[in-house]
This record gives sequence, structure tokens and C-alpha cells, in this order.
Amino acid sequence: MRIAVIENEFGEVGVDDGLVVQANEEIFEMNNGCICCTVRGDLIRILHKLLKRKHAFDAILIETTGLADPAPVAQTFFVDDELKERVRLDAIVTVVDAAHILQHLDDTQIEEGAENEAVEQVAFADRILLNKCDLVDTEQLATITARLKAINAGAEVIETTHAAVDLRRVVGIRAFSLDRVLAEEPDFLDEGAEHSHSSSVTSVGIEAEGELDFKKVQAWLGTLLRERGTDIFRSKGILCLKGSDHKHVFQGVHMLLDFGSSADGVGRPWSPGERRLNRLVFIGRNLDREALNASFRACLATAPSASAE
Ligand SMILES: Nc1nc2c(ncn2[C@@H]2O[C@H](COP(=O)(O)OP(=O)(O)OP(=O)(O)O)[C@@H](O)[C@H]2O)c(=O)[nH]1
Repeated sequence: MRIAVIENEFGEVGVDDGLVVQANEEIFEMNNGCICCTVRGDLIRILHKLLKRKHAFDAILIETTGLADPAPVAQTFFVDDELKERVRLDAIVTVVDAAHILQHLDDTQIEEGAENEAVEQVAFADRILLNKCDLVDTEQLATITARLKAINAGAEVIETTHAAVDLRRVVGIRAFSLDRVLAEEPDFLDEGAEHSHSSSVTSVGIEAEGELDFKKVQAWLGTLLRERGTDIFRSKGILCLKGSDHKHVFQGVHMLLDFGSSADGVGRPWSPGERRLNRLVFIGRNLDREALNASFRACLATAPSASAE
């Protein structure tokens, strides 16, 4: 299949484009804003551009941020005349993180009037990939499935690990039904409908040159996520490490932290002449920008060690 991917990252700093290994897919990144609020114009422009291509795509995949409300994105396909004619909203597929979903469905820190996007994303799904099944036991899996069904009885739930799924179960499935959505949300096509996000969830991006000391980075991120991982929902980054020509990567989801590098097939190595830039992003609640920047700088190989400060 030829699939165009439109990727909307929440962070101020895009990381995912730096991790694409094969260029068979074309990735269009949309940063600096939430796909469901400020960047709908961009989304429409990118879709129009794609439709002008000579070689047609079998599918267009729009990956919203984990914090987007799916309704306004879906609405795009019904309010723009050309899009209405030329593309069909096939399905809204929601990927659920089995290890963390319950704390987000039960989030008690969302301000009055703001939406719980986790609930919205489950409610709006035509299909749910219940992912990271390897991180929970059978009993937890049953509890989670019951919660998902209570929010959305109609969506098929497919259990996955590393989102491995037969593409035919998620693409070209004709699962989205406007009538069903309108029955549940009569103002779905109302372009002026308001939605508001929790304002305490923000992102901090760091983009800086310099070689890092891996031991310091490991200690920093390990401690940070252990202590603040409830509030730091997502963290990720591309790192330049002293003495290595490989691109190093970290992926954090709450307290879980993974390191990888292009040496073991994660992303691609630095190209000759490519500017070696560390790019990190933290998404979460009540983030302290200055403290994150200072602790990042303390990991530079040339920085004085913490004990010497
Ligand atoms: N154990 C386990 N880890 C997983 C699974 N799926 C993804 N991960 C890990 O979770 C981390 C985040 O993975 P992504 O797939 O980038 O997550 P995402 O939700 O798409 O994140 P965004 O970049 O915010 O869109 C990585 O470290 C993955 O290796 C899974 O099924 N099991």
C-alpha cells in the first residue's frame, strides 16, 4: 500500500521525522499547534497538496497528537467541499496504551470545562488497538477492556503488542459512520463548536548542539521520570553522545524509559555534514522549563559534574 502519513506532534520540537528509517512513506509534519485547534488550515492545505499528486495514495494516515480531540479533525472531511468529494473518512483508529490508560481515563486533575481527551479518543474510535498488552496481566486486560466497552461498545478492540496488526483490519475498513456520530453528537458538523484542552498540559522542547555524556543522561532521565513520571506523560529525544557517530534516541512514557540508537536499528545514523543537534521534548503537566534546560545542560560532556557544581 502507498500510505501518506500526516504527523502532528504536540511538542515545540519535532523528533519523529529524525527517526524515520525508510523513506518509502512521505511524512508531513505539523508542529506548533494542536491539529484540532489552530492547525486545521495546514491540514487542509497538506491534504489538497496530496490530492494534486500524480500517483495516487491508497490511504492517508493522520496521526494526531495524543492530546487531540478527534472530532474537529474528523469534521475537516465534511466541511471542505473538495475533500468531501475526493476522500472518504475511513475510520478513526485509537491506539490505547494498556499500561497507562486507566490513569488517564480516571484523571482527576482536568480543569472544570476542559475535556478528557483520552475519553474522547476512546469514545470516538471506530476501532481500538489495545496496545502494550505485554505490560499488563490478563486480569488487568479484562478490566481495561470492560472500561473501553463501557465508553464505546461499538468499536472492535484488537489486542496488540508494538501495534503489530494486519493492515487490513485498520485501513480500508469503511468503519466511520457520519449518521452514527450525528446521532450521538448532533453538533458534530458545527464548525464553531468549542472545545477546550487542559491548559496545564504543555510541552517543553530543547534544541541544542553539544555532545552529551551518556552516563549523565541516563542518570538525569532515570531520576526525572522516576520522580516526575506521573506528570510527564511523554518524553522523547534524539541525542548526540560524545565519541559516537550514531544517533541516540530515548523514548519515555510516564516512568518507562527506553534508550536505543541507530547502531541497533533505531532511526538512521547522522549523515555526513548533517548538523548534530540534540532535540528533546517533554509533554506533561506543570513542567519547569528552566529546570529541564539546566539539567539538560548539566549532561553535556563538557559540563562540570553535578558534584563539582
Ligand atoms: N513494552 C511495549 N512497549 C511498547 C509497545 N508499543 C510501543 N512501545 C514503546 O513505547 C514507546 C513509545 O512508542 P511510540 O510508538 O513512539 O509512541 P506514540 O504513542 O506513537 O508516541 P508519539 O511519539 O507521542 O506519537 C517506545 O519506547 C516504544 O518502544 C508495546 O506493545 N509494548
